[in-house]
Amino acid sequence: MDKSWLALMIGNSRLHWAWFVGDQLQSAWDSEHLTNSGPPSSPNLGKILEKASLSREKVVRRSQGENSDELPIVLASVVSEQTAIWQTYRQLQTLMLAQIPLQHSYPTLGIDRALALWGAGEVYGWPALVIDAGTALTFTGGNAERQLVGGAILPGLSLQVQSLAQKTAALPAIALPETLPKRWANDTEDAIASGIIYTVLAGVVDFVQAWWQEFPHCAVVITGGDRALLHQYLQSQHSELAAQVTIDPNLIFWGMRACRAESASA
Ligand SMILES: Nc1ncnc2c1ncn2[C@@H]1O[C@H](COP(=O)(O)OP(=O)(O)O)[C@@H](O)[C@H]1O
Ligand SMILES: CC(C)(COP(=O)(O)O)[C@@H](O)C(=O)NCCC(=O)O
Ligand SMILES: [K+]
Repeated sequence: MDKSWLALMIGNSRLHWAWFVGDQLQSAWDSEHLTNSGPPSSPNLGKILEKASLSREKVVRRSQGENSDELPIVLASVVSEQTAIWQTYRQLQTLMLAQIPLQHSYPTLGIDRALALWGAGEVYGWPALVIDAGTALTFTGGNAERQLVGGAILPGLSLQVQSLAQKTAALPAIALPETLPKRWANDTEDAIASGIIYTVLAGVVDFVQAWWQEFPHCAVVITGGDRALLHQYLQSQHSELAAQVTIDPNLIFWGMRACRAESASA
């Protein structure tokens, strides 16, 4: 009987969770960063599952033979303060960049980027390009030899909104529109939306086209919290390109599943 395990990716905005039974993803959800006030204690599994509307009983029952109180958690993180909170959890397996079989990576590459690329390559085939529309917006590409080609990092959509609001006197923190706004805006909110969205779109299109020049017909996958928004904008302006781009919220989890299997069989 396959065992249950939890995948936890700690991003800069929040925690990303998945419950697996063996290789099968059962459900995925997000939760807030934890605050470590008070005495250190082991994070409470019941509370974790409650956030996902899962009962511990259901999760444990789903994989019979599980007698442990604590499910294994496979953790990867790009936020070291948050990682520290989990060190008291008994059944923790922390993935490090060196354990990801991606070749030609550099020591400070974000493990979320390495895992998402690995997941994309394993599921959709190599070469692969990942666009992660998270706190930061990142491009991460790998070739047919499963080597990192490279990538790029810029502030994500919300971070661009927030940084304008924080560093200027007159600009408000807008909510990004769900549909593509008009380019030539006539008020402040629309002007911020236009500026951020059209320049990000131009950048995304340019990176994707440059990638396809080197790796024609290769898989391009969008993930991250703003994936649907970004894809929606892309569809409105570049429908042909958008049709060739896959949306997958679980790339990092596919990467964790693959790396967990490799490290277990090694
Ligand atoms: N419920 C939500 N909470 C936080 N961010 C959200 C939520 N829904 C959508 N987002 C968007 O997702 C972005 C963060 O992406 P995500 O991939 O979750 O971040 P990270 O992996 O960096 O923690 C935010 O900047 C925001 O625009
Ligand atoms: C670029 C990132 C901040 C993205 O993090 P995220 O938006 O997913 O929270 C993260 O992958 C990171 O800290 N990277 C280290 C630098 C690098 O990848 O080169
Ligand atoms: K991200």
